[in-house]
Amino acid sequence: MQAIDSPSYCSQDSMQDVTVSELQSHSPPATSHDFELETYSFPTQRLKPMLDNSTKTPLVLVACGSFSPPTHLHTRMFEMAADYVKENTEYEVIGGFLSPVGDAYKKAGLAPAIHRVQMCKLAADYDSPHCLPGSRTSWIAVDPWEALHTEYQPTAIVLDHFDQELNKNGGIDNGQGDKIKIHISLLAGADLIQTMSSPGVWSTDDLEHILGNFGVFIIERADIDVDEAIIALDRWKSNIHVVHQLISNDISSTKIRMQVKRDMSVRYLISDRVIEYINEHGLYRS
Ligand SMILES: Nc1ncnc2c1ncn2[C@@H]1O[C@H](COP(=O)(O)OP(=O)(O)OP(=O)(O)O)[C@@H](O)[C@H]1O
Ligand SMILES: O=C(O)c1ccc[n+]([C@@H]2O[C@H](COP(=O)([O-])O)[C@@H](O)[C@H]2O)c1
Repeated sequence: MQAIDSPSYCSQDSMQDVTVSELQSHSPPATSHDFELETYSFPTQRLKPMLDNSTKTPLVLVACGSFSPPTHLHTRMFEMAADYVKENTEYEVIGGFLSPVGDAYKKAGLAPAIHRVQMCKLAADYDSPHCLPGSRTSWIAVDPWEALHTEYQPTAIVLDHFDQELNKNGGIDNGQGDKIKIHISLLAGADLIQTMSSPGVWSTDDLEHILGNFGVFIIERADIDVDEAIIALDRWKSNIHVVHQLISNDISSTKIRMQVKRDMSVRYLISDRVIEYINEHGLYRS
């Protein structure tokens, strides 16, 4: 770990607030003051402060999931979506958030939320030595709000939370001194959109809210026919953007957990810092 002599490693305007204690030890304090809703504040530090192009609509991408552990594809999803947005839409991406699901989401094999939030921060380069003032080397932020709740937060509620936080002061400067409302969209893999057509998984009202008001950027995923997966969602098709993986990556957190359990290498599949964290905390071994 490199020497740190200021209270906040990347405290400059474009950076996330990472405390020295967080960096010196990756261990999340179990009864942490840092992991309580009472001390929560919405992480705005990695958002663009102003639109580059005042004719565009500002867009924030929100990826909901377990991230147990976060893989390179989870961070790469944002880059793929941003390329798609630039080429195919009238939006301008001004930020992206990973929102790890809370512990009430009882999926087998998941690490506790406090660890998943820490691993997402490491995956998003919160302690990167390249985190220079004013640079935007990583624009992906981690919002622990969803993970901090003991009750399950449906995705529609999570997206409402982002909408509220991002637009409570009118949105973003459009570059001409006026505030403009930020549009929020869900960012997800094709397996998630497939579940939206499976009866009983999502409430009809929530689907209407998510697909009708926010929309979704879907990353193509191996073995899933996206076109088929969205047939039943046809009435929202103008809000469903399919992003093809031009360089495909079939990684999944399940595969990573299995490799770790077998004591096999996961290097170059997930961030080295996440690997260190997994080893330090003995995650996914049993
Ligand atoms: N290889 C991939 N291709 C496309 N989308 C992906 C890929 N890996 C993850 N995603 C997407 O990332 C989001 C969050 O992922 P999640 O935490 O569920 O990862 P996962 O690898 O699918 O996890 P698990 O193996 O535990 O089910 C989901 O929308 C998921 O579809
Ligand atoms: O809100 C819902 O009804 C809903 C239904 C199914 C899945 N989700 C969300 O989708 C994500 C699925 O993550 P995962 O790891 O199970 O693929 C997770 O963030 C869930 O909260 C949400």
